[in-house]
Amino acid sequence: MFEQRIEQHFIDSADLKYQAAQPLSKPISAAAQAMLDCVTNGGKVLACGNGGSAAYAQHFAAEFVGRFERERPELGAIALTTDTSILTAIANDYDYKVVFSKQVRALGQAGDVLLAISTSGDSPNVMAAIEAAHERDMTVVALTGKGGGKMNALLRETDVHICVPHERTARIQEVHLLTLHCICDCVDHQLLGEQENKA
Ligand SMILES: O=C(CO)[C@@H](O)[C@H](O)[C@H](O)[C@H](O)COP(=O)(O)O
Ligand SMILES: [Zn+2]
Repeated sequence: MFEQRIEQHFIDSADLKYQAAQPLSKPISAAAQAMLDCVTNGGKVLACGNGGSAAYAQHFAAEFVGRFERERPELGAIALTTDTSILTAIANDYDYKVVFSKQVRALGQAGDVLLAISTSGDSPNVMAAIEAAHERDMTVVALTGKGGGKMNALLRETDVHICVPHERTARIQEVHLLTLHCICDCVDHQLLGEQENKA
């Protein structure tokens, strides 16, 4: 019944991944290097986003703090999307726009990295988090799509912008997840060396 629609989703997702592999490999590599520099100097990654991107912030933090594919020392990462008391208090007492930026000001230190995830590049609370990260002398790794939206104007030369060349939210998110797994793999590879071939 739905088979044709479903097959089209698979084809469209695979097509975008083929097209984006070459242009995104450079910024993804730069993001991995920025995070390596951060964690090897005792820093941490603060991650934020809304909806599906909030889930990705948590997914990424789990792979840094826990593990990705191989055993390695724990790496510092905190998703700013998980503490409902903090989120509800800030949204209730101030504005939803500042739910992440206040946490960045509270927890962020020079040398830390902000992982800012927004498919549109326009979410006000993620934009405010980027401004707060700059105040704290943090590097920003931004994952966006749709041309990068308003975040283009906020990001600095020293930041890393990974902008998925597509307009559809679901497709962009699919590449964002692949991107996060690439970053984890590059970090593990740098820390642990070549993976042993398993028979
Ligand atoms: O996962 C999805 C849609 O696929 C949604 O939950 C989506 O993440 C939400 O609508 C977000 O609020 C969109 O925000 P953004 O990606 O534009 O920053
Ligand atoms: Zn989704």
